[in-house]
Amino acid sequence: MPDDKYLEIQNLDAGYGRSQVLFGVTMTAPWRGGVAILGRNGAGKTTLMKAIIGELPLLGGSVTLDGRDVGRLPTEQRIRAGFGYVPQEHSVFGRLSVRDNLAVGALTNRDSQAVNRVLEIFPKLGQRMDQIAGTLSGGERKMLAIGRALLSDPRILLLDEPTEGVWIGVIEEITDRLVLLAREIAVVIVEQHLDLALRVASVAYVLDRGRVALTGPAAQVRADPKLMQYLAP
Ligand SMILES: Nc1ncnc2c1ncn2[C@@H]1O[C@H](COP(=O)(O)OP(=O)(O)OP(=O)(O)O)[C@@H](O)[C@H]1O
Repeated sequence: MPDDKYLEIQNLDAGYGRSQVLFGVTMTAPWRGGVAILGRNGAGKTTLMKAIIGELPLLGGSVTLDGRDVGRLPTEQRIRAGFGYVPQEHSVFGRLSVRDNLAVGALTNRDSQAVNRVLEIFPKLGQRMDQIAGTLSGGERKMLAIGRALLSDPRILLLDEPTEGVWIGVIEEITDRLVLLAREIAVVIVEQHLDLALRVASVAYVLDRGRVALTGPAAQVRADPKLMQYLAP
């Protein structure tokens, strides 16, 4: 497996029942570094995340991680194979404290320092350990969601709009952490904020009506005159 194809998705078709949303999506993610998935609302970004992680069955094509075909495995087994996933919504237990959210996330991790490492990445969580997660700010909740996903020691982290509903000052903080994470592992990020996505990512894919309309190095995609046409509502 070449390092630049740690994750390899080929000709992926997916959708909901009879309504097909993704058509022949082909993309790769390297062993480390950021990959941005861009596109206007409804382009299919969340659907792609769900198909990669196994929340939606593939209608066609393949998902290969580290040379292993994982496209038909249940989600838990994909997590064990190396994926971490931060969905757009409902990614923390709202009635549990921060401490208990992290403890649940750490159940499968034998390393007793795993939670401490998350607290080093997001020190704010350390100051909120006894707070009920449902009462955290949007940004703190996202930090907790990312922290929980990191507790399974993923080699590749899928993030679906990690800054949605987050105050602008905290967006910077979360982005800084994602930039650092992308030096260690693969980070695939769905993001509406173009600048932020392209700060984390060195490669970008732009979806348009369920197909890859544009792809290439992030700087090249950003400079492409067609980009705005695919992002405009
Ligand atoms: N549970 C569902 N059942 C049927 N169709 C769905 C379902 N979820 C999404 N869709 C449809 O799939 C298409 C792609 O939606 P998706 O959520 O993947 O887009 P997106 O690019 O993530 O958009 P957004 O930025 O709004 O989250 C849309 O037409 C949407 O209506």
